Amino acid sequence: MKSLNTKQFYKLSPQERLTRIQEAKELSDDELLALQKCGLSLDQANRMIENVVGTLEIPVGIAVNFLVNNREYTIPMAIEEASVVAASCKMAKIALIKGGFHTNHTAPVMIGQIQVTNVADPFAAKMRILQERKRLLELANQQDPILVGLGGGACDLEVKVLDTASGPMVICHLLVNCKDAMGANAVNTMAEALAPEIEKIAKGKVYLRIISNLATKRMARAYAVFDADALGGEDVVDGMVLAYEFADADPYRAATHNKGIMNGISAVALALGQDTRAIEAGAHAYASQTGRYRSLTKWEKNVQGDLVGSIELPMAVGLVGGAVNVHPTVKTNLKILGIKNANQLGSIIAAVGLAQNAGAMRALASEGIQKGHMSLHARNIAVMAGASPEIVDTVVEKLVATGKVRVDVAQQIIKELV
Ligand SMILES: CC(C)(COP(=O)([O-])OP(=O)([O-])OC[C@H]1O[C@@H](n2cnc3c(N)ncnc32)[C@H](O)[C@@H]1OP(=O)([O-])[O-])[C@@H](O)C(=O)NCCC(=O)NCCSC(=O)C[C@@](C)(O)CC(=O)[O-]
Ligand SMILES: NC(=O)C1=CN([C@@H]2O[C@H](COP(=O)(O)OP(=O)(O)OC[C@H]3O[C@@H](n4cnc5c(N)ncnc54)[C@H](OP(=O)(O)O)[C@@H]3O)[C@@H](O)[C@H]2O)C=CC1
Repeated sequence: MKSLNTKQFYKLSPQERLTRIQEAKELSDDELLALQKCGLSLDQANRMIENVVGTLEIPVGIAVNFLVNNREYTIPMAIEEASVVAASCKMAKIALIKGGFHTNHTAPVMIGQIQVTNVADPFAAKMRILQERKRLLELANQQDPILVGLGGGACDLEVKVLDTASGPMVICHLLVNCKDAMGANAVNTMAEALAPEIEKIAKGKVYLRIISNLATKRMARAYAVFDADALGGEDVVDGMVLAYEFADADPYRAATHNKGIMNGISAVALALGQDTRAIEAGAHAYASQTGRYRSLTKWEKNVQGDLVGSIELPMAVGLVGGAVNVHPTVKTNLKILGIKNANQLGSIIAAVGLAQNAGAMRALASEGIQKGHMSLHARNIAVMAGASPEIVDTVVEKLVATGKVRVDVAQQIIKELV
């Protein structure tokens, strides 16, 4: 496969970008069509969820300049918010100077929880369950021979006694290597199958048997060095480190800081047909693991004075199951991304989250967010104000020049133009 010519990519028309992508990624006309028009038919949608009446289209942009583990990636992002794709591209370009992003990950192990209540002797019950660990894992694995055949399946059992308002509960954690699946269906089936056995062993009553979205056994990690000069110099680097420390110390700021990270993470996840709610729930729960809601990233200055960023978060993603093999646009996006397994996808998602965070922090610590964000958002404002396609570019130009990107200002400009 040829590499994509990304020179001045953002200055091309959508048609020109598509032509370059089609050539580089060897997309068929049908695959291209799935990107241009909503690829999902009403019939296909009706097989995905209930009471279907339509589909909702969201723009898909391509993030360029990403070098991850010494390989170039073009990364589809599905998002309605202006400036997110641009910020990712900008920061990936800066990261390139020092070798791009480096990623790694744990095995794709998800946790299924089984809640046992009404246990007279919870600590002894924990021991009895662990005594039967091998038999319980075998029983779990009988539920999914395909997953086991692929080298995955239930691999461990952990048990804890949890203090709750209703007294102690025995909580079993079934650990399942889900290989290339996100794993909720596989894990839930296994947890449900184990419940009657665990009830007998614990001499209690099982209520919940469900996957946990705090997927701490399935972590994606990424780090990158951002050149100090390219960021704007020492003062900007210092400002970015202080921005991170502010977020890490104050949940009010951390919520916005992490929202910026999720701009990147959720956009790639959505474009690739992932369960965005599962990833978001995992990320925010992980950000609170120390008892306080904190930054999902860490930022520090290295001895050269460059900025080094790292991110580590739960990453429940899959390349089989869910919408991935159903949605035609997702299939095209997967081909554009060109990855082979779920772990790779998780790592790339983490890298984009890191880039996105760097992009927002750089703007916040220097010229402010409004300059870049609002100038790109100006197009939406111009359209909202009623600018026709013929004058929209002129309205945007004049709007940005006023420094007041507002609907009333846009309306005034339109009035003067027509
Ligand atoms: C918008 C930029 C990138 C402009 O920044 P710029 O300085 O004009 O960009 P540049 O001229 O330095 O260009 C560098 C590269 O950026 C890319 N680039 C540059 N412009 C574009 C564009 N129009 N469309 C696509 N790509 C673009 C492009 O790859 C380009 O390379 P080239 O192609 O020239 O070799 C910058 O101002 C920026 O990064 N702003 C931050 C935007 C941001 O973070 N948005 C997120 C939404 S705000 C939010 O929801 C989260 C927040 C902020 O609250 C989180 C938080 O508080 O932490
Ligand atoms: N809390 C949550 O996050 C919840 C999420 N969900 C939803 O569950 C769905 C994901 O469930 P998931 O279990 O991933 O999906 P699927 O059950 O559709 O796919 C997983 C199955 O695919 C088969 N398979 C084929 N090839 C592979 C491979 N290379 N690696 C792994 N498995 C393979 C396996 O066996 P086999 O063919 O035998 O099935 C496996 O069990 C998502 O739609 C999610 O939204 C559902 C409930 C709760």
